[in-house]
Amino acid sequence: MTFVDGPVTVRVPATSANLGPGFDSLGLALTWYDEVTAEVTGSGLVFDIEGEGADEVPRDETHLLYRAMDAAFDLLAERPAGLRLTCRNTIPHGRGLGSSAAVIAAGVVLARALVVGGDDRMDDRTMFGLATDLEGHPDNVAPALFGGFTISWVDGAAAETLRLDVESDLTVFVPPEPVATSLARGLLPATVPHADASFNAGRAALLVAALTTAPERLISATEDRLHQTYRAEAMPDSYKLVRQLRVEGVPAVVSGAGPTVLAFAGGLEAWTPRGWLHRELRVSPRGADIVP
Ligand SMILES: Nc1ncnc2c1ncn2[C@@H]1O[C@H](COP(=O)(O)OP(=O)(O)OP(=O)(O)O)[C@@H](O)[C@H]1O
Ligand SMILES: N[C@@H](CCO)C(=O)O
Repeated sequence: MTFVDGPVTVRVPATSANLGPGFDSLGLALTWYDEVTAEVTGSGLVFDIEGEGADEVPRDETHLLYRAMDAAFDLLAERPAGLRLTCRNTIPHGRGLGSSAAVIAAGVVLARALVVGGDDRMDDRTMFGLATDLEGHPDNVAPALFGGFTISWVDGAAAETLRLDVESDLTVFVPPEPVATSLARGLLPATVPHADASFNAGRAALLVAALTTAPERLISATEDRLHQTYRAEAMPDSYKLVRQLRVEGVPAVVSGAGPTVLAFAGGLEAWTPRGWLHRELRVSPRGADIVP
């Protein structure tokens, strides 16, 4: 038998990338989850999608979940005759909360779990490399797959990550309208001043210490000169909220490519702009997990 009998379900966390100075490297898994179920069938591709993005995402081979599973089946050298895919989406799309990384992580984990002996044929590092190739950068897929706080980098063609356990009160402020990551990346300059690169290197190093042992340093540790200001024109209200919170001493950053604002603190509901969603979260110690 090549494939397991019956459905397999994975629960996968939202993630926040960059965290201020750690552009394309640092990421946190959040206690906010999508659930995706896959079952091998005799033929065809059937989607059942509810929740976030249900009216926008395709229901064919171009769906990101299918594309991730397809790439994983290629690596596993197995191909099911048909698939039934059920998505229970709660992570908002295009808001800087790692929705694309979540669905990619779910896809590669599900494909591996559906193949009998899949764990022996695709190790975690290979799975992470594949997910990074699909997403384009490793900072969201690492915490989506492994949970916790992740420091990721690309060494030649190989994606690498180091995972740490951290705890923090977190608040996300989610605006009603999305900003596509591709648009936000298009606003970044090709080169940056040496002084700004040096500034961010120091802050990113400090952030690792602040999140693990020195939380009183979080306000300095979350400063950034490499991406948020360049992207402000695409998300002026997010940029403004980050600045207002920081003036009050609250460590706040744009989450991922935005426009969500992430603060390393709770009890901030009064700061919620009209029409935005406010949610208090923690760091999820778990990444994409098979639901027993
Ligand atoms: N659950 C999903 N099912 C299908 N497609 C999805 C899903 N989640 C995200 N996508 C696709 O990814 C796009 C959003 O990806 P994008 O990289 O722009 O934002 P994000 O991943 O939500 O934020 P960020 O990468 O900044 O954290 C959606 O518009 C959709 O095309
Ligand atoms: N590092 C990425 C995260 C969003 O995918 C960016 O800021 O573009």
